[in-house]
Amino acid sequence: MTRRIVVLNGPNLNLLGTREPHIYGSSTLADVEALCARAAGEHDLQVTCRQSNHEGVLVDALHEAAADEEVVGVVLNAGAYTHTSVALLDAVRATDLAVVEVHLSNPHARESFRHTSYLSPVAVAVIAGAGVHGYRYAIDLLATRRE
Ligand SMILES: O=C(O)[C@@H]1C=C(O)[C@@H](O)[C@H](O)C1
Repeated sequence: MTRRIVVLNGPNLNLLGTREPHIYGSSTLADVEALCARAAGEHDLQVTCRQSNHEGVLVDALHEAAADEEVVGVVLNAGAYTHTSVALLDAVRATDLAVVEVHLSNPHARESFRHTSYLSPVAVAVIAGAGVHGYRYAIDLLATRRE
């Protein structure tokens, strides 16, 4: 069985590299996904990366990850849906997925509406403000944690 980590990126993260680089950095989504593949490979894990601007697609991706016994966990940067999505919260709750919430920026140092995360209560960990390194930290955590 080839164990996998699923990396899900939400809305506007397809624009990484040109989207407010002073906040989100200059790495592109492709750079982030390549970093994730390298990090997973160091643990002999495969990685499946998906990005969507659509909440329901992200919900479906969580369901699919939960149904796949090869998936050891999910790295989720839900973007703005972090702050609004009961649907994503319910999807994580409805599964036994190990989800690590990741944010490139530190939402708590930004506008107040970003200080609330619907996902943090159901995440095994939250990594914010570490830029692209947060994705590696999340993968290292999921790869080494014991149930
Ligand atoms: O820092 C990040 O990766 C998160 C990404 C987004 O798109 C924002 O809506 C979040 O508020 C923060």
